[in-house]
Amino acid sequence: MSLSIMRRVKFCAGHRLVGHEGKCAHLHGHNYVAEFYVTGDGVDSVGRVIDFSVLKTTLKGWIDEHWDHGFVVYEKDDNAIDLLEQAIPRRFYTLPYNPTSENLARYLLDEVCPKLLQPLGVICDRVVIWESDESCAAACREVGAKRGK
Ligand SMILES: Nc1nc2c(c(=O)[nH]1)N=C([C@H](O)[C@H](O)COP(=O)(O)OP(=O)(O)OP(=O)(O)O)CN2
Repeated sequence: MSLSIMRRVKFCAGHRLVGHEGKCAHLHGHNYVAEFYVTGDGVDSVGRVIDFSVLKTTLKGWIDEHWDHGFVVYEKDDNAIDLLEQAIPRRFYTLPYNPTSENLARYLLDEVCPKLLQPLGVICDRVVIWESDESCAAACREVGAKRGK
């Protein structure tokens, strides 16, 4: 049996999708919800995989610092980057791929969660990004694969 917990983090961010055939090619924003599913080796003496508030401090802390109330843009979107560099104060974050919900989830799962959670002794195996109440994308992996098993 494995035990898993989930912490939600809400944030607002702007983006645009390079190559999108419709309105999402324009700069626009969303009230996102990120869900982080976290597992570990059993539970502590209190019965927790990890305290929810530790996840909040760690994961919301990263999102607040890097994405919340900023733009998340594709690193090859030179035109958007030129524009966002003019803004004072400046606040944007580049991704190595288009900032779709799928890719935001993938980036959090692959790049952010391992760095933040490894020192805490837990693993994130699933990130879900809700772009609206109706649409979400999930990135997931087998925990065994992540642990190199
Ligand atoms: N698979 C994905 N498809 C789309 C993504 C995405 O991240 N993954 N993103 C977008 C755009 O960001 C867009 O803002 C959302 O589009 P859409 O769902 O069409 O927007 P609404 O639900 O607000 O549509 P209304 O027609 O305005 O109600 C597009 N696709």
